[in-house]
Amino acid sequence: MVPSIPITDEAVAVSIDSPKSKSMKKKKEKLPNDIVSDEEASKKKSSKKRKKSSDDDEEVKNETGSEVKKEKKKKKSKVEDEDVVEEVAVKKDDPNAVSNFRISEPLKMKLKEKGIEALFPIQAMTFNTILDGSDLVGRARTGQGKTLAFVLPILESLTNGPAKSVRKTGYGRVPSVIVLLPTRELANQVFADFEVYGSSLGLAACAVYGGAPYGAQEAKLRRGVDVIIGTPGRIKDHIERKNIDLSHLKFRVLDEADEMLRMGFVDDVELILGKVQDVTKVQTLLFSATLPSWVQQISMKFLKKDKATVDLVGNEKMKASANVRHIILPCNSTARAQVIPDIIRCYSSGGRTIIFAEKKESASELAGLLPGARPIHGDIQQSQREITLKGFRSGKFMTLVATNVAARGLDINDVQLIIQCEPPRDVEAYIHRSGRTGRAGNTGVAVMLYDPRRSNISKIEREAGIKFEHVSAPQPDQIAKAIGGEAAELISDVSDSVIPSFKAAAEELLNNSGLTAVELLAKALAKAVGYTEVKKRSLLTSMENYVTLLLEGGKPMFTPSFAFGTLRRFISEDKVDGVQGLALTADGQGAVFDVPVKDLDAFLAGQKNAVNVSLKVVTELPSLQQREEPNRGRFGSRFGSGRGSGRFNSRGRGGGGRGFGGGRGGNRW
Ligand SMILES: Nc1ncnc2c1ncn2[C@@H]1O[C@H](COP(=O)(O)OP(=O)(O)OP(=O)(O)O)[C@@H](O)[C@H]1O
Repeated sequence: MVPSIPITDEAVAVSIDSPKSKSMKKKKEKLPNDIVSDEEASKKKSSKKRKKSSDDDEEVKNETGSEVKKEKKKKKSKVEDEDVVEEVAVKKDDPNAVSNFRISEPLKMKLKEKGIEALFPIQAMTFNTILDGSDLVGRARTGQGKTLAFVLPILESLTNGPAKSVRKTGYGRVPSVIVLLPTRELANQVFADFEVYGSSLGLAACAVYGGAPYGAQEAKLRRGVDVIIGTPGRIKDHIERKNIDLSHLKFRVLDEADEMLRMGFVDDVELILGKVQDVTKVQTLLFSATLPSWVQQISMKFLKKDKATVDLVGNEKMKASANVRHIILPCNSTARAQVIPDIIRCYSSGGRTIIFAEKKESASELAGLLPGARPIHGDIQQSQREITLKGFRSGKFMTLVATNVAARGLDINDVQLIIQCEPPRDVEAYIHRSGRTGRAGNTGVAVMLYDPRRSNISKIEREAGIKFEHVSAPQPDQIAKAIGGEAAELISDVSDSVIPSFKAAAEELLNNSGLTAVELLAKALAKAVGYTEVKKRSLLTSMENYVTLLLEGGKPMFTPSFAFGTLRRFISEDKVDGVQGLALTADGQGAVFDVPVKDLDAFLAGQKNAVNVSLKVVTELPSLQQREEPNRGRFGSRFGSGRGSGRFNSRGRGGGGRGFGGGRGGNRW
């Protein structure tokens, strides 16, 4: 069964300025959105409790023989029957049950086939408004079903609602719906929904996007389609080539509108929207998880004045998915490839992982370094991108390394873990990337790697309304705990038939190794899951064979240069040169940094030569000072991706340059 998504009252803002607003508000009252009521939850709980205590009783009786077993079976099936009755009652009572909406039979059947019995809040709260003809701005967090929120009422409107009488039909018909979205992958995904649900009503859809040949798209458009889904550039081309005629359009949909602007599609979007001559005959819908101010401007320009707004995020602090654990982990660029496999081991629960890199080259490079990972980005041919996504969806491989091409809207089953190699350039990107997990009521984990010296984490926290969990790179014990079970299972799965053949070798090993049987088995377990050694990592840069030290000087430490100066008083220059990732502590009293394990003794011994200086190994990273990022251009600050951003090297100078996060901008996707 599909889990429900509870939402709070404060999160819901519905404004309908249209003359119809009264009747709609009435309808809304019939559709309360808190899908699981307290009553329902407690019913379920007590049913579970009842079942459990009944089972417990049975366990005791079971010892007395088969009579009791029969009794148990009878009782158990009675309890199960009760559960079924209760469940049916619950479904009937659910105000968001599909049966409570003006959805025609074939569509209902299709939804049922897909396991959808009730609408999600954003769908329930917008369905009637759209079907009754309003323009609408819809906002809900990632993974909460915004796609069907426009697909379902549009399909109903075209076949049974207001748009039915004016819709063109037959061979060569011109489209009734145009959906604009930022990426080709998203176009394919939304197309798939229109195709699945639309075909049950006899409607045809077509996806058009760049990177794919024109011929097939043109042929389909010439035959006539009801719905066109595509990226702005290619849609504009088709309009100019007279392959698309918008004269009978009934719906314009902008999905992930803010990303379209960011990708430079703003002129194309405006041109396409502007092609509609009589806007009074067209309904315009705009959906997104984030609504930066320019999207609001577009909505003012292209949506009717009496548009409705359904905002399930509103002024709620939490803008990112609430079903996701948001974690940050300090790590520098050189350690990434070694740390990421362990992060996957510890946090992916065996599901799929998407890793986000800022640049195409780093996505390819990282995919090459990680076993079983594949890259996807804008420099990869469209046909290959489709093959890659298909393989990832079908479980052929479990790790995808992507640029933002995969950040928006992509809905892939069982993505348990998102890893961001560095903080993204803006908060919206963080929200959308982390939203590739924790979808449709499921949970997930988003781990963001960052360089404490360069990243302004508190800005993301503030603007996305989240509180990051701070963790350090997985350490040997944690890794062993995470995969020990998997290793044991692998060994247990080996047939007993191997024992006679390998017994002699095992005995010889036991006798000659000087290890106990348990110690040898521990080694075998590690090897079974691909580890021949598990190295400790430093806390600050996540580097192997490095250790993290805390320096305190008995007085405030205002700058990294000051910290380096203090170190130079008692440590030789060549050793200070080996210091990595120095960052000041949040209390301003000290600095932490990583040194090679081989130099540890020299550092600890050196402090004896300095008055009032203490140097110690830390096992937990203290809170660190955040660096403030200057505001960069139109979208505000670009976290950790900028030039000359105060990177401190062992000379204590702001260095800028390459390395973690690389340089600025360029062609990112
Ligand atoms: N009523 C429903 N019941 C069960 N599952 C649903 C329902 N509606 C949508 N889903 C499923 O929820 C998942 C997320 O939906 P969708 O991709 O539309 O989310 P979204 O809000 O557009 O997310 P994003 O902002 O990330 O694009 C999809 O797998 C979809 O099939």
